[in-house]
Amino acid sequence: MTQTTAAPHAAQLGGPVAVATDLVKSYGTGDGAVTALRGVSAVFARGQFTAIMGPSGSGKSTFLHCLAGLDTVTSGSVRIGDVEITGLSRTRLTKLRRDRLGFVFQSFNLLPMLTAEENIRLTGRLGNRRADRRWFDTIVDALGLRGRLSHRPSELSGGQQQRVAVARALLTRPEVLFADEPTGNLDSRSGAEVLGFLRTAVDDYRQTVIMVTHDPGAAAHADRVLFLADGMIVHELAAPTIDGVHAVMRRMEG
Ligand SMILES: Nc1ncnc2c1ncn2[C@@H]1O[C@H](COP(=O)(O)OP(=O)(O)OP(=O)(O)O)[C@@H](O)[C@H]1O
Repeated sequence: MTQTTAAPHAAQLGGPVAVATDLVKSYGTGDGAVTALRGVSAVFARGQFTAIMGPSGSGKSTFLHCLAGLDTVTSGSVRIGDVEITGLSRTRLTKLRRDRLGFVFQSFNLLPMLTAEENIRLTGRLGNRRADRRWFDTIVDALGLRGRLSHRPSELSGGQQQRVAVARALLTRPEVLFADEPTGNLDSRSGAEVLGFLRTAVDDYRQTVIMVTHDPGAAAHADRVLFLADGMIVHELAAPTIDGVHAVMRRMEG
């Protein structure tokens, strides 16, 4: 793997919050088997924003899903904080995901019959926690959702719906926020607002974000970019710029 210099604020980063070691993931058996990850290792520090990029089919979503306990691994290990998640029972994994992880997907995954506020509070309520009112107010105001709380998803723009999804994911102050193409369904302005808020969540609230994206502009919001090709990490770029990301992708394609 080639590597550039450390990110500018690396000294302020915390210890590892997620660690993947030698991840291998195969789908199917025999002639039809596909190996999506071929020994992927990576460390994610607390308070760091990482983007994962690579060509279609390179294993980005599989990597994110294995890290987040949404998919099982064939071999290797994933640690979230001090918990090795690869051997956990389904029940304990569900509880860990609910209590300690946040998720934002390309399709906003809001419940259509609930208002924005009810959608944001959903995870807390399912977990039987009382959401911290001040934290709720902080994220609602930072995301510009104050005037939209009583609206249902069908009454919100795509960008507003994704901001509701981000607020919902952050309400439990997750150890890691996983985002899979969070701007894939948004116009560039709405996408930039969501990415700007993810950046704020990292800088101001010390959240940890791991995001899969196809978009060099989105990746440039991150502290570093991991590039996957054919199920392996082939490059890491710190303090990415749009031009820098394009240059790596061109080299990978060439
Ligand atoms: N459930 C599955 N069953 C079989 N093969 C799968 C499954 N999920 C993914 N794969 C295969 O694993 C490989 C990696 O897929 P993955 O979706 O992780 O790639 P990706 O980089 O996220 O792609 P894209 O950018 O197109 O979303 C591909 O060859 C894909 O066809």
